Amino acid sequence: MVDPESTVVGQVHVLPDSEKELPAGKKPRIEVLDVSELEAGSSRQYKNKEDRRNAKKERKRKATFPEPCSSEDVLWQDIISVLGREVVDRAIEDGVELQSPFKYHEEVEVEVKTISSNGEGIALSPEGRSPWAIVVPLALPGEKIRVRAYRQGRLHSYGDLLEVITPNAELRDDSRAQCKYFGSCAGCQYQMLSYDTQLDLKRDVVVKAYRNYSKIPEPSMPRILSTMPSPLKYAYRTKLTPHFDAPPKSARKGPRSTEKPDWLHIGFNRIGAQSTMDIEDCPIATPVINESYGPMRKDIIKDIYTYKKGVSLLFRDSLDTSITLDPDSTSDPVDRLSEAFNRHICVTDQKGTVREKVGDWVFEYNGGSFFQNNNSVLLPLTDYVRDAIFPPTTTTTTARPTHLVDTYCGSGLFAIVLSPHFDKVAGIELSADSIRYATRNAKLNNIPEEKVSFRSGNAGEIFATVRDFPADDSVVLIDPPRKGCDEFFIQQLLAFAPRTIVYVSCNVHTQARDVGSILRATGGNEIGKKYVLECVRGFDLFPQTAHVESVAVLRRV
Ligand SMILES: C[S@@+](CC[C@H](N)C(=O)[O-])C[C@H]1O[C@@H](n2cnc3c(N)ncnc32)[C@H](O)[C@@H]1O
Repeated sequence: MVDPESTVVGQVHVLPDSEKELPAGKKPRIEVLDVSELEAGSSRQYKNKEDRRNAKKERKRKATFPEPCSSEDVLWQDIISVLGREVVDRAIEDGVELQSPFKYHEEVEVEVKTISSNGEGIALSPEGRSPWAIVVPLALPGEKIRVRAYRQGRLHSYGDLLEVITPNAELRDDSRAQCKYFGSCAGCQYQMLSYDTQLDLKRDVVVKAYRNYSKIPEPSMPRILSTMPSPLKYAYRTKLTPHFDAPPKSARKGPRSTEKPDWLHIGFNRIGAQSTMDIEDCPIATPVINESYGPMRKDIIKDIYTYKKGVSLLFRDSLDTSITLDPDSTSDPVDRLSEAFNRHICVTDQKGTVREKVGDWVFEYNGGSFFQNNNSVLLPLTDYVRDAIFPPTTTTTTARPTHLVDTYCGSGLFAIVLSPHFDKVAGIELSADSIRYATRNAKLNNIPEEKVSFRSGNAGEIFATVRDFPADDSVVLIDPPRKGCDEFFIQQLLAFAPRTIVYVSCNVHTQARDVGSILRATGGNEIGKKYVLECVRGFDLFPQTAHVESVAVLRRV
């Protein structure tokens, strides 16, 4: 059972703060106004303090643009593109960019123009109203819909989808959805679409990300390749983190029943709301997770009044760990574990060991640490990275890179799977726990100690420790958290100047920004002189959702 006294946290909560923050340091495209200057220079008379406070708030709201590359900024770029840059600039110049043409909760019929990179439909205000976008989850391009406008931002409101008046019959088939909560739960955006359409949409996200954030001129951009599918479209998620709130004070005082109280919801966020909705099972999660989740829900309901804080649960699909592995044994771990491979268990403890198999490689890691959440796609992903590093033109032994630097290496996924192709591999990772497991994983998989080394630390520090790696024969793999790489890392990378850089990312927007920086910095003023961006390809790690992973390959020229 869950320890009621402690807040058991899942991935979202255990990420280091650095992972949650979005990158700072880049100026928004539209200049931010200095609020203090505005205030000092203002000659406006206010009726009272309240009036002054409101005016100040309004100015602040106007002056604050979203953090570059944040999901709000990604949406803002989509809104600019739907409304048109001129319309947006004019509205800002006229100071009307926060004046919605819709009243709160007004119902209106609109046509959806496009789908945002975050997976929502974007509709335009009807004729006769000032230009304005309405962001509507689950709505598809070309559809005529009835929405109820609510929260508003700069030149856009959010809308609840009340009715699809004219569906996009080519794209939408609601009977495809395999989850009864699809449409209410915020977890999935795309269950009504064919899988091919999902992959196409994800490719568009990659295209837009490079257009909006890389600043790479069109001629230097390679064609963005089609998105690599996930072998499993449902039942793929090896990690789930449903949550629930602690009993409110009023409920603690009143009579208690053994039934689930009305205020208790164990599950995921509701679309467009901060509230949690009850979800009893999740069809994108693996079977063993769903089998474990049901009984856990019952235990929580039984013991709910013992909880003092809200809890984020953890469920991780693991191969049987009751058969332990001796890392010093030299026999093949796959042979030693053949029985364990037949049985999956669910690990719910942050500190528990989770075991996964990727091809013929065995990985163990801490329940609370990072590991990719879709095992079915990991072999295609690592194979793709291998083939990108060793394209057919580098088949002669002299031309093949011999050294790999795996930065942000987690528990060693890329370093270990790619190790047979290199003479030496070095990995770095911030989490000491993950590094302990990476070192153990290298041993479990019988990789000689002198070949692979892991250290814990800030990614940029690795370059000082691999001075003996010949840059001309080295590959640097980058797989940072969502915020991407910091300037220190990029400077160290450029000083090291490896022959090949493979950048894997769960946030294609920060990837595009960083790849653009790498190309510009190395070419002086002439973009793309020293590295070329050879290819970019999306990978679908999260079918039925709008998320896309992206792999970019850069080669020194
Ligand atoms: C997207 S995960 C990739 C992990 C690994 N490559 C894998 O595929 O399993 C990013 C990793 O970067 C680590 N990390 C975050 N900030 C870091 C930093 N400044 N330096 C090194 N590692 C960092 C996180 O702990 C996390 O394990």
